Amino acid sequence: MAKSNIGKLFEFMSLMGQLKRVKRTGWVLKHVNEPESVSDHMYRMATLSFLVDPSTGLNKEKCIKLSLVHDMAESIVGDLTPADRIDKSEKQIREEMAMKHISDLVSEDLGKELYSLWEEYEHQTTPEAVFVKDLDKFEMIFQAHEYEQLANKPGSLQEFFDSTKGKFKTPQVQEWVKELEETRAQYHEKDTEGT
Ligand SMILES: Nc1nc2c(ncn2[C@H]2C[C@H](O)[C@@H](COP(=O)(O)O)O2)c(=O)[nH]1
Ligand SMILES: [Mn+2]
Repeated sequence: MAKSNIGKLFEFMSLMGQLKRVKRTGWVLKHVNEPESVSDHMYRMATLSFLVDPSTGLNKEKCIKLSLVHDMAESIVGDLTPADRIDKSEKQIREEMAMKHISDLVSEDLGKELYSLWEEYEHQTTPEAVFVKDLDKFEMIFQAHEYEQLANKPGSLQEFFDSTKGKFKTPQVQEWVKELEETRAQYHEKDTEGT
């Protein structure tokens, strides 16, 4: 018997709940205390989207939607990291299948919207997608800085800064990165003075 609509909607709602339980693997691998979830990460990206500079002409609402959809497939696939050594095409196939499943759980129109938002981000086909990919990396290094402070281990998450160095494409986020690196350096200096 075909799944009832309410059964499919509840499966969608449960998968969105799963995002609250999928821990971000990058932090788990570094033994961070109480690592954030995928939904924590996407939530902050969505709030950072409100800060988009209006002079860029970027569609803020689109950036918020892209932030909230870009890792939605991880509710099924999990959070794969560069360390997992799964090639990009395999990761893309797994996430594509997951997004097709998720899109099928909701109305045709909403399913098309969710899937096309995911494709837009995945293939970087709009300036909003490029900006949100910058937010993806920036949110990660900002979180790394916060974890270093919380654990009082300055520099312990340097690899997240190294792996994203030079990869930011939008001037607004490039400026944020520069300010964050200066703030982090001051924090290091204070720490070494205190030792
Ligand atoms: N240990 C590391 N993990 C990293 C690095 N760069 C990304 N990551 C992690 C962070 C997430 O858990 C995952 C991918 O995140 P997405 O938001 O792109 O799905 O990979 C790194 O340099 N070191
Ligand atoms: Mn992400």
